[in-house]
Amino acid sequence: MAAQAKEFTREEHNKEGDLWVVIDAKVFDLSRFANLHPGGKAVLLNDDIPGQDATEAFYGLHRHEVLERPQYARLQIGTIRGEESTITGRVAGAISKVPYAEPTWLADGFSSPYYSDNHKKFQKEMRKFFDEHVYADAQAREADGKRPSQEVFDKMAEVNLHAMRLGPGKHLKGLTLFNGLVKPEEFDYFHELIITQELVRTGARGYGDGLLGGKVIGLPPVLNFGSEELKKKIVPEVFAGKKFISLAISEAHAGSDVMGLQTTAVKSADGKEWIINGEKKWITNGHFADYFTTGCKTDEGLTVILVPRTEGVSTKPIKTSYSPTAGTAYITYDNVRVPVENTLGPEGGGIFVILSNFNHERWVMCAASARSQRMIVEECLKWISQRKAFGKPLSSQAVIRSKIAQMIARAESTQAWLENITYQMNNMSYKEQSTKLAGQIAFLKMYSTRCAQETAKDAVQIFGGRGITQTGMGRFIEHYHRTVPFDALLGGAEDVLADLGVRQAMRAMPKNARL
Ligand code: HEM
Repeated sequence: MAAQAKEFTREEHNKEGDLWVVIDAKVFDLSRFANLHPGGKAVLLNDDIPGQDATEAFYGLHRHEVLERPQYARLQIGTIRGEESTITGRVAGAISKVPYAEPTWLADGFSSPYYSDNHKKFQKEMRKFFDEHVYADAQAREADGKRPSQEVFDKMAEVNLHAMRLGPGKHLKGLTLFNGLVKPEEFDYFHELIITQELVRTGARGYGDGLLGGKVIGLPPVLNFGSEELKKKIVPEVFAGKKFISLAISEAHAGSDVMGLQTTAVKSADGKEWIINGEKKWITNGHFADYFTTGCKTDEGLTVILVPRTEGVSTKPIKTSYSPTAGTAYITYDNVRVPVENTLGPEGGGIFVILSNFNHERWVMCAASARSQRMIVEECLKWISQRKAFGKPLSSQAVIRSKIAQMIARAESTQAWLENITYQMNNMSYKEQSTKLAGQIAFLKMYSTRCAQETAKDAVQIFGGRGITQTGMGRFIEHYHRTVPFDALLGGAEDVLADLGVRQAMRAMPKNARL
């Protein structure tokens, strides 16, 4: 680092073997690196690069993070006397100044009726937490496909984030939330929205699910329908990040059609155990889960049973569009014996157990989609300002601006609708939510993922070849475009949700309404 403190005036070092460049007032000696440069040696020897200010050329072809990688940061030998570096990459905890990169409530000079001072403090801490403790692991695990690191689960457990991710409710009682930043009784759906949206900023879709997405959907049936003994055993170890749980409903023959499930559970002769046989498919976190909240066909109808990883349970990974870090699995139950006390809710009442969490689950997905669309807006706005084509920044092309306009409108409208629904959730009982908001949430989910897919398509057009390249400038765009169709499937396919919303509306039509 001592060398970096060295100051230079602009000097001539402009040939092979003696090649310096200036990038944002930093001086880099590329003499030996030129032969190893992933973009080739020739580009570094072009007329306007050696011994000169290559800032514009560099940022037209690289993300800032390249200069932060230790192997490249080492190439810096000093700075230019009297000049300051001004360009920053991702600054931990910071609010982006790029227009529309933050929801309005976080943007300078805007206000919102929905967020209190406590929400604002909470957001600041969450951003810092995810940037400092999660972002690097998210990027690394998404790349190597391993499960999120145990240190991250532990860190989240320390501040009770695993519990908070399930939203407001009795399960928070007695817990210290983020070192006392918010009292359990004050924790509301906007706090939860903030957690989901800050998590999404880690920009790794598979990892986002790997970070206990299975718990967000698999634990509520235990909390709401499990016996006290079962809860006492399971809930603390899941909140501590030591045990993992997943929701095992979908099968090769039945997804949205939950009544068509074929996994069976029959009682043992003494009536003390369930004997379970069947297969489940696409189960998030299933590959590393310790518990499976399992939908089964029983004599009484659909029944939900908590199955521990025990004899007869086997899991194998399914390769999906995103990385194996989510632990997406195929599960086989082969004469698995489980105590009947593990039944969640009434026998034959499984549809209610499953449906009761659907609204919340879909709302979480909408929150994630709104934020990820916004990330893509930010990536595109940066790209069109720093990238030149035909001698001008991309932003000078009307066709590009037109795509950006649509993207911004979609991200803003999704967030605005989301915040309205979140406000209603804060002011309705859970039961009221299920009657009044099921349609609203279904529509928002359908709308968010349609917007998201349009935005992904537009972003690829704007980034060109880089939008389909897993490394370099378009890496987030490639990732988004590859993984976004998944958002449109989970929690119910778009057309199913659209239809659900209209059917709910028809049910609420006043009998005497006429044109
Ligand atoms: C400190 C200086 C530099 C470092 C550490 C560096 C490093 C890299 C790296 C790691 C890549 C692979 C792509 C990526 O991960 O983004 C790359 C690609 C490239 N670099 Fe550099 N580079 C430097 C300077 C330059 C300069 C001054 C130019 C001049 C035009 C240049 C031109 C290119 C080109 C054309 C590519 C291929 C980009 C693509 O295909 O998208 N590099 N560079």
